[in-house]
Amino acid sequence: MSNAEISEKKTEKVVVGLSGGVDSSVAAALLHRAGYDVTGLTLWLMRGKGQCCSEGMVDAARLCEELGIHHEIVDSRDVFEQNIINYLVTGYAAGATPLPCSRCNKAVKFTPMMTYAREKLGINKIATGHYAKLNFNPESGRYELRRAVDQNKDQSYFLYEVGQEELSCCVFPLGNTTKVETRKIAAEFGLATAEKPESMDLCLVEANGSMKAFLDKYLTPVQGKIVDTQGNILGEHDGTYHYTIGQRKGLGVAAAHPLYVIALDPIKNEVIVGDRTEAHEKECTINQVNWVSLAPTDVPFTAEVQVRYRTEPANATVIPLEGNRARIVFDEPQFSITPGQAAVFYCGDLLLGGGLIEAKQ
Ligand SMILES: Nc1ncnc2c1ncn2[C@@H]1O[C@H](COP(=O)(O)OP(=O)(O)OP(=O)(O)O)[C@@H](O)[C@H]1O
Repeated sequence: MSNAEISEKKTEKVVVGLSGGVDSSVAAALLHRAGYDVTGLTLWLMRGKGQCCSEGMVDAARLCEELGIHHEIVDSRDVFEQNIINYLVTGYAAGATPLPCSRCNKAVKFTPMMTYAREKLGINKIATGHYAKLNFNPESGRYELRRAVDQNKDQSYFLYEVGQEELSCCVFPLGNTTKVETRKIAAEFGLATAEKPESMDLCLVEANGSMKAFLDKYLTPVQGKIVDTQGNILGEHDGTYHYTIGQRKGLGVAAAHPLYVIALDPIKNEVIVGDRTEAHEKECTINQVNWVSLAPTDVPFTAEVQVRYRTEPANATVIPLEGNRARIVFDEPQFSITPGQAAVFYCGDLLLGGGLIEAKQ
């Protein structure tokens, strides 16, 4: 959303999701300066210390004081536990590497924020500091998501699960702003969050020290074998859920050439490793497909498909299947296609839709 667009919407009420970080602070400050009637809303997500815990709430409250706007805190710890903690723990235990952020956006942030804003505050607009662009396409009748101008900060991948109803209420004031500009704007506004360091990791990792430490609170690691595709035993692992597809470091296996995790078998309690070529797949299936800019279709189409947040999208054919599933056939084999991660389809910067990668049958 451009600043010109923001200023057209003066006097409208908007609820801004505030994490206590610089991005949502600037989103709120820009909307406030443009004349919006802004309410800050912080979801209390986790017990403990960190950005999504008490620290974030205090920083968000301070921002609201600085801007002179109303602030609400909603205790969402149970929602987070049910939708994210349980989801991660069961997914890792089953040999997947679940992606928490897109699920959190849908189930913990956007839908609950929209409902709270409407039902408790009588407000129909919500804004966040996500780096993504949003527009309505009158021809297709759909709300379209696009990659942010700042390609390095682009968070559209994590928004593919958000529904059309939620998107119809959303404003993303930072879609056309680079992170460098955001920090500059924060400094111009004199916000205390201007110098706040970038969170480098998942909130759960930040709060627990590491993903391993988080998972070890819920799962009991059972030692097992690291094997190659022929079943040769190469070493020992300390619990399949400590590993992910494509992982090379930390295997503790000496070999003539680099070895990568190519599969996890929690039933046999095995980590299967292979060389880099074996860590490539040409096809995968996905489920829980959510259509964003593209209306639901059963007709195959070509797209650029991104299989991890930080991987380059690759050309592929998406073949929709019954039951909200799809098969993706890549033009070239792709490295580390990982069950539990999202495959998100783009056409240029337009996010068409996406789904969750299933385990190989
Ligand atoms: N606990 C929360 N309560 C309300 N909104 C939140 C919360 N956490 C995140 N958000 C919203 O989601 C956006 C994206 O959050 P995320 O943590 O992915 O990114 P970020 O770049 O670290 O953002 P920020 O700098 O605002 O913390 C935030 O800018 C904010 O608007």
